[in-house]
Amino acid sequence: MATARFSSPELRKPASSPRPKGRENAKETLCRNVLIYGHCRYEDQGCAFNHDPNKSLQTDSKAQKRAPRNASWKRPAADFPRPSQIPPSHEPPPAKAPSLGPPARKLAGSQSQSRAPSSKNQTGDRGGIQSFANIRNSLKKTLNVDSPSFTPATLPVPSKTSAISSQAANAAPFTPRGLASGTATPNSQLDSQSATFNPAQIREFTPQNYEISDPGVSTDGAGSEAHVTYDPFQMSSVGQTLPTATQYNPYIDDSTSMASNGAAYYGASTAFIPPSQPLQYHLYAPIGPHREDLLAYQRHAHDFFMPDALREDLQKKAEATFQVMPNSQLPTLDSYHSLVALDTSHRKSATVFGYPSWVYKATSIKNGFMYSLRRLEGYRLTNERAIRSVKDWRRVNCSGVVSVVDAFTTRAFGDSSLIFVTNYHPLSKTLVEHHFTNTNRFGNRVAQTVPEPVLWSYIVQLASAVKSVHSANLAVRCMDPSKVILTDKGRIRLNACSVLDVVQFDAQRPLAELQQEDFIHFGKLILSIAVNNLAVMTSLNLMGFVEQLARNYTAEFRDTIVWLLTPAQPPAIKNVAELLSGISSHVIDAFDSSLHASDTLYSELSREVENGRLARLLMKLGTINERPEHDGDPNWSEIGERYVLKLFRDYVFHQVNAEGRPVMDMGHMISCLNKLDAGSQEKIMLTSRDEQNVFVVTYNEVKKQVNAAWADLQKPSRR
Ligand SMILES: Nc1ncnc2c1ncn2[C@@H]1O[C@H](COP(=O)(O)OP(=O)(O)OP(=O)(O)O)[C@@H](O)[C@H]1O
Repeated sequence: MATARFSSPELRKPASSPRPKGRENAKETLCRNVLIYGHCRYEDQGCAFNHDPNKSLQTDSKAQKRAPRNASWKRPAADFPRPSQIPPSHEPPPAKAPSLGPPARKLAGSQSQSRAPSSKNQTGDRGGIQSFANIRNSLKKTLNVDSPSFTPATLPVPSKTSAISSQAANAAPFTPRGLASGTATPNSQLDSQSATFNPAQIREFTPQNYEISDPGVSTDGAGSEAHVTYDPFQMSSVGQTLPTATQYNPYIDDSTSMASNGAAYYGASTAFIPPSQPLQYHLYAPIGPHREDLLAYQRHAHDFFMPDALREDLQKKAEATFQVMPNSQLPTLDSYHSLVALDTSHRKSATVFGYPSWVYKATSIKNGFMYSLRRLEGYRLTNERAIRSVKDWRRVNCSGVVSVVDAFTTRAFGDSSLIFVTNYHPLSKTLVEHHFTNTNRFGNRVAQTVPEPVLWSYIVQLASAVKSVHSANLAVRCMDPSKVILTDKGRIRLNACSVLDVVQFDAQRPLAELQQEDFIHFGKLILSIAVNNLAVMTSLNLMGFVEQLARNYTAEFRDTIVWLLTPAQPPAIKNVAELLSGISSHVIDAFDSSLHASDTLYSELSREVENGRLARLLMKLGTINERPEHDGDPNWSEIGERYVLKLFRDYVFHQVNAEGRPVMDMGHMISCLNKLDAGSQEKIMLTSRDEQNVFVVTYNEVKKQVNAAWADLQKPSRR
């Protein structure tokens, strides 16, 4: 049998290789013995194969003509003899080793050019093996038809690249998920090439290769400002982690680009397929500090809202700011109206300024902001230059000093009054109110020991304030505990600066003397709080009070107070820099706690930013849902996309449990609204109230419907 002649293990064809079927086909195929040995021993004994190479070429070229040009070419695994079986060929090596990157079709073309036999070879002038090489080249042409040779881009040796299995040849073109097509089906570009499987032609799935489908259009998440290009990830720190070629835009509507961007976000690994729902859909940035001791149901509210204490504090301050006295007898001034008295005690005291003073909150007629007005009752201005000195205080811009805005005289109160306008700090208290008014249940005053860290914090804050004032060539002059206000927990500010400059203008005391006196006032202020005795402010014998410090405070604290109270021996002078260097470790402590406080507030602020988005979304939904009529259509909110929004409202807010009780899960509501705002691809099922209809929609679709309805409301009326 003819097949018995191929029983040699080296020459046996694998089962998958095409075998000649019938004698006719066998006659068209060049005998392998001719191919290898130049002649066939069995030619005379009836070998069924062709022994004439020229005839083979003609026959094969005919076969080539018969073959449809676009026929899919499946390369048999062992169609060619292995390199070890082929005698060394003298054909020239490929001009250039194939490199990674360019598409394989091109690569194959260039290889076939470089491998094409020279005209010398074609004429067979080398005889013997040379002519055999020609035959082999011809045979290769026969089998190749028009197809490009397969060369995986990763393999540098062309001969090895031909060893692709027939299964691989049959494999469907690989389309990575999340590319521009967005589906698992091949895209059109690949379709045109699908006749030949060539993995090298498929672009590597790296984020750099794919860009956002429409980077020019992005929304801020709410979608109403679709024309606004807004990228919340413009921060340079994020830019460092993301690939520079692709800007990640989590707000983009297109889910497919979201997936590809998700890949960009997660890194350039081809093995990793990003989840279809990017986890960052709500875009919250949980910046610390975090509380660990919360129960599950508390967590959600905690994660989304600011702490109760802070909220309460801010709300109380807002309420105090907008408080008005409807039946107030207080007059309206030229530039200020709605005066509200801030003095809680009606005590008339002239100890600090030499005139009784009253403090009011008032609204500016010019800008509507609230200011604090300090009125000095019965003051007569004798020198215009005195009131102009207030202008110098406007230069002082320090967090430890209540800013001075203006000063003027008025007769609106029925007398000649001097008014100082300063910034208003709602719900502030004087240090007297805070530290000297503690009473027991019988109404008797109880002495309060203020912790030393609090006093160090006061010292650092006041030192900073004094430094600013002295650098502006001014002196504080007034550091009475009733004229230092506590505007927040542990935050103090010098109040009523500039008053004594005006009131005691005629005394014309030298600035250096006043500045040195500031240190003594400073020492008295802290000492009075430490020993909880206001008599310190007027006492001439301070050593008795200083000795009391040893009971509750450290020697360092006592030494600092003594330094402040001891006047410098002329010509030496004291300055704030000297004080600050002496208490540097406490300055660092104060700085650190201030940074902590700022971190905490920043973290709270970041949450509120996101809550602002939800509020905006709720406002949009509120204007759409249950709208009685729009543009003459009483059913506007019940039909079309608005009907879906109505069901969505039920889904978010009106859920009931198995017993029909309302579900008050705030986490569910917040999470739904966040997903809606971000246009998540997650699907939800909306059921009509009569339970007859069910809609399966994605949040992204609902978002589009909200935007469409909102746009409809914004359109000018058609009637
Ligand atoms: N800039 C300000 N912003 C807000 N509140 C202020 C401001 N300045 C003072 N206050 C508040 O006004 C009230 C009265 O302040 P004031 O300086 O008159 O203190 P006092 O204890 O009444 O002093 P005196 O006995 O000298 O009148 C205090 O509760 C104080 O906290």
